[in-house]
Amino acid sequence: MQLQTIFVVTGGSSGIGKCVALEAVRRGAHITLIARDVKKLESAVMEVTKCALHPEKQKVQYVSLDVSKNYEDVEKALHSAEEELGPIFLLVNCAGTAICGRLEDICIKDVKYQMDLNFLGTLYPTKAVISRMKGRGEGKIVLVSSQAGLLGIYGYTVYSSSKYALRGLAEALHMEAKPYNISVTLSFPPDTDTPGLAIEEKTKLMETKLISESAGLMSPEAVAKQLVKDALVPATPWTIQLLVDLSNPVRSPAYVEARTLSHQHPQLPAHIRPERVHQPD
Ligand SMILES: NC(=O)C1=CN([C@@H]2O[C@H](COP(=O)(O)OP(=O)(O)OC[C@H]3O[C@@H](n4cnc5c(N)ncnc54)[C@H](OP(=O)(O)O)[C@@H]3O)[C@@H](O)[C@H]2O)C=CC1
Ligand SMILES: CCCCCCCCCCCCCCCC(=O)[C@@H](N)CO
Repeated sequence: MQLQTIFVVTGGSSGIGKCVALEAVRRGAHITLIARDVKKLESAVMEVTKCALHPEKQKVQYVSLDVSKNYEDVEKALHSAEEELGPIFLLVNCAGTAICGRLEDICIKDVKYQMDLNFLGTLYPTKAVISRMKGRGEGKIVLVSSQAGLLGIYGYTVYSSSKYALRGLAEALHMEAKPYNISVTLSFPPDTDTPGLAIEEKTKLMETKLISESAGLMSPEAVAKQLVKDALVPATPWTIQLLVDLSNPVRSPAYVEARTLSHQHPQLPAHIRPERVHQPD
């Protein structure tokens, strides 16, 4: 990656998102972190700045924003971030949450909260950057699903649904974006040791725990490293980044499915070449 590449990371103040930001500044990128809580954002900016490859040249900034509420606000924030730092090269959508429960037990407020955050909270920032990326003929978008987005898991009834939705979004968007030299990467981590997981553990059903444990636990650093690497050098035809704890002997069905799917996913017919809005400078 070249110095001065510009990243935006939603959910960048904690867990996987913060580790993605750390990984990116170590490679020389400028970063905008997006989340809601200003205190957490300020402390993440300090931590991330310290790891910069060229601290005097790299910019690390934050925007306090709820990515799930209002599309116009999200678009405005991302466009202002571009005016501050320059054109966004890579958008990583990490903001998300898991609220556990069987369908009959989960309240509708929690259903809507998860769908809004995990699905719309990824779609909104992605929609806000896509047309400018197409115009420049360059860009990368990462969506963070979960292994529960490859396999419906007991007690993750709503969470799994929200993460499956991201897969539909990624596959369709990939076809729209590829002719414009924009890659779409979809990440499927197993349980990852983050503040979000610690909160989720408090309400997680025993059945969910038993199934999840079979896929192992990863560090957010390892997930972020793989995520950034795969986003920058995408495999063909579109990258499925399936993270499995290799020290765990279980070879999950999810692993097999992901490999098959990556070979089956159709590509846009070669003769279709939508024209670029304008050529990059
Ligand atoms: N940890 C795990 O086991 C796994 C996690 N994932 C997925 O990875 C992603 C990151 O998870 P993880 O690192 O554990 O999460 P954390 O809970 O540790 O961090 C979540 C981040 O998202 C931000 N965020 C939450 N709600 C909003 C919102 N409405 N608008 C903007 N930002 C928001 C939080 O900041 P703030 O609250 O201040 O807004 C925080 O920065 C999620 O999508 C999760 O589903 C996938 C597989 C496994
Ligand atoms: C024949 C039966 C074999 C069973 C193997 C099953 C392996 C799949 C396990 C899926 C694990 C899901 C983890 C989701 C993590 C997550 O997204 C949350 N922690 C988010 O916070």
